[in-house]
Amino acid sequence: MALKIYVDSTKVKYTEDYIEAEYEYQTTNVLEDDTGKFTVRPVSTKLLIRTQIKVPKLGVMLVGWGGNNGTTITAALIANKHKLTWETTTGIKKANWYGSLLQASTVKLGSKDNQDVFVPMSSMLPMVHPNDIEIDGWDISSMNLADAMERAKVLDINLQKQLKPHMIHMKPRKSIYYADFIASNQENRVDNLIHGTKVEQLAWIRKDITEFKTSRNLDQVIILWTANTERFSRIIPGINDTADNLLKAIDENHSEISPSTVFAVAAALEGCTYINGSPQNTFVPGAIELAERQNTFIAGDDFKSGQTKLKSVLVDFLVSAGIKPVSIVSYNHLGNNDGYNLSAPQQFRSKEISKSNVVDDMVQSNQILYEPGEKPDHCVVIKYVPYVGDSKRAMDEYTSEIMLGGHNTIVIHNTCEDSLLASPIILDLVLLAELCSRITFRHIDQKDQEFRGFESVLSILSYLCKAPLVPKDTPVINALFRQRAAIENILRACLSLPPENNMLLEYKINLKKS
Ligand SMILES: NC(=O)c1ccc[n+]([C@@H]2O[C@H](COP(=O)([O-])OP(=O)(O)OC[C@H]3O[C@@H](n4cnc5c(N)ncnc54)[C@H](O)[C@@H]3O)[C@@H](O)[C@H]2O)c1
Ligand SMILES: O=P([O-])([O-])O[C@@H]1[C@@H](O)[C@H](O)[C@@H](O)[C@H](O)[C@@H]1O
Repeated sequence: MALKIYVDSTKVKYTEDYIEAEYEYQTTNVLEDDTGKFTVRPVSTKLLIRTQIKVPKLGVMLVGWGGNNGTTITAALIANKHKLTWETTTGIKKANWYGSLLQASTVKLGSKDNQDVFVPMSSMLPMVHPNDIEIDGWDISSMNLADAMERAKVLDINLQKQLKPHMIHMKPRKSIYYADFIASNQENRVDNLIHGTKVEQLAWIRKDITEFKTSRNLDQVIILWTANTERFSRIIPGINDTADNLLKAIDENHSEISPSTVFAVAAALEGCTYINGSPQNTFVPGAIELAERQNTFIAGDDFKSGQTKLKSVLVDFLVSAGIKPVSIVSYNHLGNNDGYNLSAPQQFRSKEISKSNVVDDMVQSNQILYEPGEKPDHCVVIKYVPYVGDSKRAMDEYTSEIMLGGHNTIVIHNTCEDSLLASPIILDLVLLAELCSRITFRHIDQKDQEFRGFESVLSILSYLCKAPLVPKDTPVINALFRQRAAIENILRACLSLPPENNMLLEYKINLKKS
């Protein structure tokens, strides 16, 4: 694969197979004494970071393939691959990947002639190209993808007409359905089921994965849940608390094991990365332990697409400006099938939990504004209004305290197609997760040490998730630009480039004079 960026440094070595970067990772440890005085110790860890250059032939399997997100990401892959254009009342539109961090955002590489040089984020390291992704999936509804795209009512009709011949032959594989995990209003979609016990269903799904892998000659398969939001599973000692108990509970057909957890188990046993795009606690402790034991990646939860994404910017801005948000009221209504499912209390509760913790890290970061344990009031409401379809309306009111008893109230109204926000996020999740599988690390001076990959729980994907899953004892970061900086700076580290510090000192002091 031709590299788009070459680093001219003794710290970076290019071999036929790898980019090897020497990197000094600098952090600070803090001690606080009884008087509240801080002692800060800089810590430096010298790493060798190895990125495999050859990208795999990648397959993606979506659970919930026939849903709004499933059909829209499939349509977007085809439309971009075939460079489709279509006529609308406002002119000709061209396929694009707007909304994708990797495909449509840039990072600053450096400067040239006193100008910043920006490059696509996707060009930093060798990455799978979206055109090369093979797609497949499961759905409890047997509708082919062309008809399901029409049912979703997301894309312009002139685009749908061109996509139809490509999608009509795509038929979701049979899936598993345990009625009490999703809303009962979903029942009339159900006509495409794998019958039998949980252990038989698990074996069936594993067979689907291997069949997809071998029939398309794939090197790697990533599985992503974009099916309906499930209710939370109860964590029951002896059932889903450890990997062995979870496998045993599946053997015993235990009723508290959700469909999404069965898929996560199948993925781990097949050596596949599994990503959860919905809010439910698919990753019960046993599922996390199993992924760790199998050395596979997991990531989630819940795509961070609209209202929550904005919240994770706005509250960060307010708190870091020294302004104190005291009340956040977030209401949204939508009329797609996701909204219909979320109109049931238990499924709404999963979403409410996922959407509610998103400001915690920002609030906790400022002990001038907030007492220990103090939080803003935070209310999340979702209503189902069929007429608006996929076009989600979100209304937010942020009330903050400003100086000397003043108040600052910001009100936002956002209208946006839900699935057009989520689909580029699906692409980013998959492509970043794949990239992570080719990056390994070791201490520079321990030559006999093996290279190790990222932890099983891929917290680098937090930017794309409302309720980031992180490894044990890891801080959860929700602030969007901290999350983005983590991705950007890790990509830079793989090329032995320092973190982007935005100091621009070269323009602020005149070193030539001194
Ligand atoms: N669109 C967004 O912006 C966004 C953001 C965050 C999270 N999400 C989550 O993504 C998920 C999908 O959203 P959507 O709009 O595509 O919903 P959707 O209802 O249109 O699609 C879900 C699909 O999953 C299928 N399904 C349900 N249970 C299944 C199972 N056990 N196995 C296989 N298929 C199953 C349904 O038949 C349906 O086709 C939802 O959980 C939603 O909350 C969406
Ligand atoms: O990303 P975001 O806009 O905060 O959250 C969205 C919710 O507000 C919406 O009701 C739901 O249907 C979507 O699946 C998504 O979770």
